[in-house]
Amino acid sequence: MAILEVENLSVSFKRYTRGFKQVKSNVISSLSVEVEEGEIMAIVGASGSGKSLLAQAILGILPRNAIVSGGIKYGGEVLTPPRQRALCGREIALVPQSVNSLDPLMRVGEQVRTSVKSGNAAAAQKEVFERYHLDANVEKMYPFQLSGGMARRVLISTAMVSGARVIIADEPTPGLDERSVAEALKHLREFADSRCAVLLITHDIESALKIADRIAVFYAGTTVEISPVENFRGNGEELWHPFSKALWRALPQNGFVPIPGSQPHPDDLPSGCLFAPRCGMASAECGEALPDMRKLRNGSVRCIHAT
Ligand SMILES: Nc1ncnc2c1ncn2[C@@H]1O[C@H](COP(=O)(O)OP(=O)(O)OP(=O)(O)O)[C@@H](O)[C@H]1O
Ligand code: NI
Repeated sequence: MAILEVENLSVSFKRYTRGFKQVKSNVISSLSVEVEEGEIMAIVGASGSGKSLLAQAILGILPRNAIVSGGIKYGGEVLTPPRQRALCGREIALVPQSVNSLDPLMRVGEQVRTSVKSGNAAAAQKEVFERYHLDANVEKMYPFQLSGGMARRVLISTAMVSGARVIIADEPTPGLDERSVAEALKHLREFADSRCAVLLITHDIESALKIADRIAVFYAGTTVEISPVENFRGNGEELWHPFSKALWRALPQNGFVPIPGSQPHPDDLPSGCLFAPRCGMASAECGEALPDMRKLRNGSVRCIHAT
């Protein structure tokens, strides 16, 4: 069963240019993605493809001027703003992308303890600090006294002690040494295995492949493909979308084959398929409408030509 479902989500911003012309910035378009109980869904894609905004939309912490349509369900029920306020930090926890998300004026031990919603907060904080190799004296420190890696481990600790059923981890590992990366990923896997679920936003496809069940590939604010991890292998012949194939082949271990062109800016999206301007398979029909996601073998793809 899906614990968390995002259905046809679109997010845009309106802003005015210097000539007082209004521009609509479509940062997320017709996006659907879900995560099942026991599952890790990884989200990969270029910078600016809307990954963090998706996390913010789920938690109800988008900027106030965001225009949102579509639906989000948690446990089969619509996640209305009051439910978001009630559940965020309790049932759904975020590991934010920026270490600046820590409260600069609160000692980090206290920050972790306030995230514990039931049971003995002091014991839970002590235990999680040991698990993440944070010395007992770190508890009394303020965020500015932490190294980047320590701050990152504090953020992960905060989500881990919350008792949530869903963790949305937005780039949880930058700045961590190799051992800490491996441990953090292992803990996310164990967390999902205990009838919970993880949405793992990451640039690190290699790591995602080690622990995720499925991978959603983002491009210009929407999914172009959602496929099981086992499809990410070889030459990418089992990936269905041309961008997923290109992303896969651009990895260093797959020959670093670059993709010409760049992702369109949200102020100026092409009509129709968002990848068409860079796609070798594009035809006139691709420019007509944004293709729907459709099932293809063991995955789903947003491309009319994919077979
Ligand atoms: N408050 C905002 N107003 C207008 N545009 C915004 C706002 N916040 C983000 N954007 C734009 O939305 C797009 C998606 O941003 P987002 O932070 O979700 O990308 P991302 O995929 O998380 O990127 P990264 O991998 O670099 O973290 C970007 O083009 C960004 O400039
Ligand atoms: Ni981001």
